[in-house]
Amino acid sequence: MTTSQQLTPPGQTGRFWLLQPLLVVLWLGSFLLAAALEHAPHASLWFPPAAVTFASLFCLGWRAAPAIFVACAVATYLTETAGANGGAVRLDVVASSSLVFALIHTGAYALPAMTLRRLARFEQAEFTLRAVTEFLLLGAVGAALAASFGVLGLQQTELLDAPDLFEVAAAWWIGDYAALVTLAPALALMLRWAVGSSEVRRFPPFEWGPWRFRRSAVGKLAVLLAVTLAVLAGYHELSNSRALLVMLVLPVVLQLWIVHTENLATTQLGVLGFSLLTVGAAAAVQVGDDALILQFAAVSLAANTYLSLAAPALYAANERLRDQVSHDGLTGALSRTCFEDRAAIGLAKGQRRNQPCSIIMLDMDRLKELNDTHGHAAGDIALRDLVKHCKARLRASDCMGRLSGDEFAIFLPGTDEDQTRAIVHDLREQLAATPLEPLGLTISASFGMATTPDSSSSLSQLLHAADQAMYVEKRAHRRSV
Ligand SMILES: Nc1nc2c(ncn2[C@@H]2O[C@H](COP(=O)(O)OP(=O)(O)OP(=O)(O)O)[C@@H](O)[C@H]2O)c(=O)[nH]1
Repeated sequence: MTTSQQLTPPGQTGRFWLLQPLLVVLWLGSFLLAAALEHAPHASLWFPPAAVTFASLFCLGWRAAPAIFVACAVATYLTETAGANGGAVRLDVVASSSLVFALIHTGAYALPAMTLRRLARFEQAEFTLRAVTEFLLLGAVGAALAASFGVLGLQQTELLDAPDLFEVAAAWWIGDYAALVTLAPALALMLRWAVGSSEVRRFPPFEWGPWRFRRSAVGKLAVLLAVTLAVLAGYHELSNSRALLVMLVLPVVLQLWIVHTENLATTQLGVLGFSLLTVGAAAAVQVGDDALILQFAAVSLAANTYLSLAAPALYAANERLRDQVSHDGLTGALSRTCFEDRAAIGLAKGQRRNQPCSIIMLDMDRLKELNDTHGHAAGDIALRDLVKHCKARLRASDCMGRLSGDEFAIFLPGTDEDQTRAIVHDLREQLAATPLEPLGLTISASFGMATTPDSSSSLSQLLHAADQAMYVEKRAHRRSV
């Protein structure tokens, strides 16, 4: 028994069973719609029952299986009756093909849906590239399994008699997949509402975020749908496949505009709207084999949308990594490498402009003693405090780096010797005047400074000179203890 089942209260279980007839109606309704939109045998522009099965298995788990089985059996019966053309319906064929179709269809979509269910959590997760790839790839695998085994199964049960099975399976696959990637997120959202959001796992591509619509969002959705309609109307006039392919780039680009400027709900509505509109319009226009172009556009619009939605999380992760590499985690000062890079660039710039640059080296006094008497945490507070005071005195163009344990360096572009001496003076006063919270102790540091005497000074020469000066002071401090 899974954790969610263990936690399900009795009233909730009743709600799951009440959902069964609703799922059957939803599945069959979308099946009849897909059948009406078939452009070749078993090839519909879009097969929404695939999305219903996938979304309901994801949201409800195996509890959705009875409704899907019943719906598959009824759909097989309807197909067989329609194929009999007034002749007798062979009940043995209907029974075996119902079972085969139900098993194949449910099994094919149970694999990706249950895998995503295992990966998903009950709380909202970050919209990552990984989650999007899982959805897109697992959806494609489910549709491929449903199409290939479906074709083989129907052939075995004499329900399918086509010369080229691969062609039928390919059309079946893309129809299932186009419906799954464009409709499953909206269906998963509907089921989450129906069942109660705390009962259903959450998966980033099925999230809709807050439903607040700005006027700009409505305007952009209207532009997307109007352009899509115009492209389809143009196709109706010209019946030109190449023009359709080229012009469908427009809705894909408009949708990316929505992704990057509007909220998640608007973005999801863009995918859903494009999917419903192309299917509806294509049925009226009779696109025939050009259905493939619309399917391609629907899949690429949805895939681009989800991959772009994952981009901000990727940027944030990169930013965090860059920050970890360039900054010292304890004090927030720059790492040694980053400090040296920035100081070298600043020094070269100062020398080109004939401006003085200075380096201050500082080393905290008696940190070991502080650690030994008050603990390592107190030493950490002292280091953080030291950097905080220094940064407060520095300009945005200055930079401070942690070179080793309690040794720091500050680079001051455009700063001469007198100005640097004044800064060191201020820092000493500041440290002496501000006791450490919560210990009430004051900290001090030994300082050394060096200023570019001429254009030939290198960063390492400056650092060395400042270091020497600091050690002179450090020795004096040690003697005075
Ligand atoms: N709390 C804390 N201590 C650190 C950290 N990094 C280094 N230390 C300690 O800082 C001390 C530095 O020792 P020393 O270089 O001898 O310096 P000091 O005790 O400040 O002595 P003087 O510089 O001569 O005044 C060592 O005991 C290190 O363990 C840190 O990140 N946090």
